[in-house]
Amino acid sequence: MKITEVRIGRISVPLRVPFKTALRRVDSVEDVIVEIHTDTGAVGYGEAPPTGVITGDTTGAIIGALKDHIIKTIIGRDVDDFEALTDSVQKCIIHNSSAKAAVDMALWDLYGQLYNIPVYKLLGGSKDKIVTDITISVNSPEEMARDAITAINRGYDTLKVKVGVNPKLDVERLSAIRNAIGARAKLRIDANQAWKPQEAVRILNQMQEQELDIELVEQPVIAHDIEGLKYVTERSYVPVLADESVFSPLDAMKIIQSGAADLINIKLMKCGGITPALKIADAASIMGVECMLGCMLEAKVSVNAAVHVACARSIITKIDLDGPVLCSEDPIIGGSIFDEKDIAVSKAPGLGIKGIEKITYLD
Ligand SMILES: C[C@H](N)C(=O)N[C@@H](CCC(=O)O)C(=O)O
Ligand SMILES: [Mg+2]
Repeated sequence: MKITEVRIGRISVPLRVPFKTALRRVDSVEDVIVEIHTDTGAVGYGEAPPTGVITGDTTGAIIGALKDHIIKTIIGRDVDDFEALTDSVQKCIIHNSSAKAAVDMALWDLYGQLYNIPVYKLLGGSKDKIVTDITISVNSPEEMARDAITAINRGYDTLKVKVGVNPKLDVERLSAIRNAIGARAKLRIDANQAWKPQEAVRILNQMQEQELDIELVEQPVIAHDIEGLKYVTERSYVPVLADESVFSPLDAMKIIQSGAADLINIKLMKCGGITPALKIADAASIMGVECMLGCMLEAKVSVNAAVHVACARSIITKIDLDGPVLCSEDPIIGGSIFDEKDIAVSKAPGLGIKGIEKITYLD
């Protein structure tokens, strides 16, 4: 199976409601799509979101990395030369993890099609269903409590609550949500780097004193402050999950070895795709550190790829793959089935994506 052509396209999918975090507000998913065509007629699909505030990847940068570096590296090559092929995607340019992720997942899609097996099975997975949380955007405590009730009524049993905009309100936010929903859902929180280390410990311990029953806190402090992250981890009763502090497998190993966090959030867009995501999961597994499989504001092509990884590694015990259910429509044909919190992995060969409606090709 030889790679003959790589096409780049764009999709635009409005969100059901604005997505708001301490870092940004998003109203629609505006992602780059990659299609890798082969001489057998098989097509592999990938997707990359421009999450500039986290990955540094803009739409222009993703397209530039694809055109100027990655596509040149893979064109004409045999998909069966898989390890060398995926390795050269990672090595042909530094950073640019979202563009690499789109191409890496499209190659896994093709490799699964070549051997007529779904990717999660190719990876040794036996689980075929997972359950995701859903994000509650940061707003006033009253609005967040209303959004939490709406999420419960949609069937979610774990809510990922965004905090960190005017941190003085954060304990009140969680208190309003817990009062509104009682014990009907687990609450995990994500500060998206907004707190100072001491402030984080104070807020988390107040939440503990008020018995708000917080499952975990995601990225309490700024990404580069590993000492600050460790300070919070050592002093907080709430387990700390490193998100923006961990991009690569090496980052994950350093965080785990230094004890700077209790848990790791793996995202294909931070690490560069399925290949490095597996390395993080396996390193974490050796050290007995549980992982979350998360996503950015992504549609179903790339979140579907993450579902295959989550079904293949049991060290991934927490799922934050709510991109598709935050969208108001689904232009992707095939792939895993997203029925609110319940996700059933695609059993078609490869990743199972069959096509994309409303795609605008750049060529
Ligand atoms: C969408 C997911 N639930 C999520 O919150 N992901 C990120 C932020 C993604 C973004 O800004 O696109 C996270 O910080 O965990
Ligand atoms: Mg996060």
